[in-house]
Amino acid sequence: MDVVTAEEMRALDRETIERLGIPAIALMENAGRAIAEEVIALCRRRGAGDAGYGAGGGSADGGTRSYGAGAAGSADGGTRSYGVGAAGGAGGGLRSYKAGAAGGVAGGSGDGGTSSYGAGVAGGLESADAEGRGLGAWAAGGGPAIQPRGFSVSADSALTLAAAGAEHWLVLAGKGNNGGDGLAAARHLREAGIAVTLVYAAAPESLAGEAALQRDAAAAMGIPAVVYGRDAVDLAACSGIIDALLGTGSAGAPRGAYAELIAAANASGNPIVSADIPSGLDADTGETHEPCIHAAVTVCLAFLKRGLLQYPGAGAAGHVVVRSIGIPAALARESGVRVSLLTPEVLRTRLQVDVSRRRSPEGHKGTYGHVLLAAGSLRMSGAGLLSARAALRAGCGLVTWALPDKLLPYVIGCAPELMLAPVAGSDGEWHAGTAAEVLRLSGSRDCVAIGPGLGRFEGDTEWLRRLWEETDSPLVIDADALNILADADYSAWSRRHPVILTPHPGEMARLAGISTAGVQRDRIGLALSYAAAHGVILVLKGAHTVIATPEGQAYVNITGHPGMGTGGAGDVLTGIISGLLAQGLDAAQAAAFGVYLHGLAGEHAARKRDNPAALIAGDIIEAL
Ligand SMILES: NC(=O)C1=CN([C@@H]2O[C@H](COP(=O)(O)OP(=O)(O)OC[C@H]3O[C@@H](n4cnc5c(N)ncnc54)[C@H](O)[C@@H]3O)[C@@H](O)[C@H]2O)[C@@H](O)CC1
Ligand SMILES: [K+]
Repeated sequence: MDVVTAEEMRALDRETIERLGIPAIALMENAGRAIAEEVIALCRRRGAGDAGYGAGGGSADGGTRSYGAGAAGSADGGTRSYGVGAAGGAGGGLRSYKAGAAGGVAGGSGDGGTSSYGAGVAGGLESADAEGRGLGAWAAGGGPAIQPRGFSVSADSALTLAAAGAEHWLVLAGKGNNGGDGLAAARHLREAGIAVTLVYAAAPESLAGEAALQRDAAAAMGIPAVVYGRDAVDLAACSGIIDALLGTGSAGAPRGAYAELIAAANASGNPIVSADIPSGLDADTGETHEPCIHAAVTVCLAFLKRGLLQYPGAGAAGHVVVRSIGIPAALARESGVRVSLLTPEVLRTRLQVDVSRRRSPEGHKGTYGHVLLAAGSLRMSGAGLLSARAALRAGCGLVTWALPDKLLPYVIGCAPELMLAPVAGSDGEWHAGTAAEVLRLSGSRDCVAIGPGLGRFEGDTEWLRRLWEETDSPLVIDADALNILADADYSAWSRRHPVILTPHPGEMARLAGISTAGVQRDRIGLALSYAAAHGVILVLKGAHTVIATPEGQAYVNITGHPGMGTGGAGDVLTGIISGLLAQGLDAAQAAAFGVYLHGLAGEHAARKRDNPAALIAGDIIEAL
């Protein structure tokens, strides 16, 4: 799934409208309908007692966020999945949708399940009346068929709600196209029998273009409207709010009426469904301005916006559902969009990774590669051990762990599968003279990983430079080795094989010479620019780890669990990536797949604990 900036989105809009000739109003109409469908889905979930999407945003599981699934329906209510929703049946666990069933039925039974839809398939026509009473009972009960053979009228199950009468939604409309999307949604909700009131942030006369057309259509349908600042508005007096104030055209912190409406919407306690992005969010960086909508659901239009994947924006967006609105998906790649969500499909198709990790029946330990790890010191021997064990669990054939010789007695037997290569350290620490030994050991290895628990030592810059320039296989650099790098000017160091850097935000800050807050401000942007400028694969760790390549591709990972914030989890990742490199994956493949697997293992490990706070790094290895 492609991830775009606001500017890329505008270019894709233009391309669709001007080159493909798809009218802008058609896109807006699709957007409005998609938003209305997601509002109705939320009402159904609420009716079914699913507390996961209540007011205040976010899912109920303490931080594992969810992104709506596609029509293929992998998501259901709370497990993570981003996806593109095809019209009429997308996302977010819409178990109740059976879009387009032949001869199908509509007419919300209100039970939120599929059971109500099967009955009428044998030629039953249902058209729900305003109270949501369908005629399905007739057909189900063997009553008279009410349509001639060979003729069927399909009502629209996605836009019906049995309990519509209990709902009253306010649509907060800005004066741009985002407002237009909200106005279109209002009409569809009205059609579904849901009471809607429009709340204009600016004088309705100031709307232009397609948004003005939507304004007129809503007025012609008699949808009540008030203007903020002119009329009394109580945002608490409703059952839900559509936030269509600001989208990708917003700039800076919300001003005036926009800011006041955002603050009032958040304070209302009502669930908020945001059109495209939460108003107040920077669509590119994920920064949240003051104020910013805290959405329960964000219906992202056409392509994921970078800001929805980057915290704190990702937190403000709640459950994100990506809905297609008529812009061809392939246009993103054709137009040079280079950031993708790291899904199994992206791993398979864009990165050509065999995600099944199949083993050859004829394979032996030599088939699966040999990692050399230079890591660990007396006070931090565990870091090396975790990396080494993780590399083995990632499936490589052999791991040699080079470590200061004084450590040997303490780690012997900790992991009998490992080969230990003591190098002449000084009192359990590394020293500059060990470079030659590590280089000798690296000779016939398939990859070299350096850093976990390494510590700093006199001459470490020259030590790292030698390994950087002279090792003859891909290199993974983590932890203290990153700090060595941060203190060096390595732009002139030569290198024939790929290098993967795996910094956490603090290490990244040192590498880039900026603050940690500066790193977090736009992780995707920074990862892309750093990787390109330094010719490395950059794995910027943290919630939604970003993997960027020197060629300008980036992947954003969404596997993982808040419980993984524990010492040693990064060492495990280094081991996994190294283990995959040794098996022959190229650097981008190993980095991306390694991050994905690491997160997945963390999720499995967290599930095994009564409380995920108890998760420790070793659990991640065991869950691989
Ligand atoms: N053809 C298109 O371009 C499509 C656009 N779509 C929607 O249109 C949105 C983008 O629309 P626009 O480019 O019109 O922009 P927006 O609707 O996001 O906002 C622009 C308006 O907000 C005002 N504004 C900007 N920053 C502000 C701030 N900080 N405080 C107060 N007011 C501010 C501007 O003066 C302008 O009137 C998308 O997010 C999406 O929802 C969709 O309808 C699909 C098609
Ligand atoms: K919005």
